[in-house]
Amino acid sequence: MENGAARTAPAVIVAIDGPSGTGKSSTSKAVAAQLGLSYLDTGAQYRAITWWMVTNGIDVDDPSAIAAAAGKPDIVSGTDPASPTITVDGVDVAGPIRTQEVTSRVSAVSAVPEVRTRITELQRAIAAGAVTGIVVEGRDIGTTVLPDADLKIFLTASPEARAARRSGELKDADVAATREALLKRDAADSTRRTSPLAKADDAVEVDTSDLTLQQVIECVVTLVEEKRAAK
Ligand SMILES: Nc1ncnc2c1ncn2[C@@H]1O[C@H](COP(=O)(O)OP(=O)(O)O)[C@@H](O)[C@H]1O
Ligand SMILES: Nc1ccn([C@H]2C[C@H](O)[C@@H](COP(=O)(O)OP(=O)(O)O)O2)c(=O)n1
Repeated sequence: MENGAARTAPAVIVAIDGPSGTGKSSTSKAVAAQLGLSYLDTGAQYRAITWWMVTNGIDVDDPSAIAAAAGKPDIVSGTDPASPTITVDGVDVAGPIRTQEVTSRVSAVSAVPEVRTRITELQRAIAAGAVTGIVVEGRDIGTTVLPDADLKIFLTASPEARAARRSGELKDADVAATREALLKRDAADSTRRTSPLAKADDAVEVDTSDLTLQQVIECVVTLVEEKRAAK
């Protein structure tokens, strides 16, 4: 160390993948906040481009129409874990991207290769600009977006646990219907040709079915700290 300057921790890149309801967003936000890292919700980006397609009357069952429009919307993500934001062409879409209308169409839109190329470029640019490091959560972060991440986590949980968590968020939601919708989206996301939902070979798998959110956060914080210490 020169001139007694304080040693700054090297930037650390953390990839957290897994299916819906396994705890990716809650865990990633808390870990990033605790460790002073940025946070990126890549599902919100795919939801945002889906919202734009629906709002602009693009037929989401027509991959060529989606591909032709994929470059049009300007999607901007705010990466402060205390208050993540998402805008499309300057409009705050944090609420509209969570509607059932968007949720039911996001797998079709995000399967289109032109959409993935566009969003993957955005994700890599955001990660490269994160000064202290970043926690990026999604489906293909460890396998495709950031294959050189310092730490890769793959969260899993039983369909029952995931459906119960999701129904708890949606007022009056039917657990059985929520479970079926989750499994349908998992199947679509896992079987698409371009960068499907998958565990990277070098990812640490954590089954969260019987863990509290706090236990999952502690587990991931410990793993990140170990990686940071070894850098
Ligand atoms: N280990 C856990 N135990 C119980 N509930 C959890 C756990 N992890 C997350 N949750 C809750 O489950 C819901 C879905 O979590 P979320 O982080 O949004 O999952 P994902 O991003 O993987 O879809 C949230 O309401 C969250 O508070
Ligand atoms: N890296 C990613 C992240 C999300 N997606 C797609 C597939 C997912 O079903 C949707 C929505 O993701 P999101 O993480 O918001 O979904 P949940 O919050 O888990 O319900 O986006 C993707 O294809 N690749």
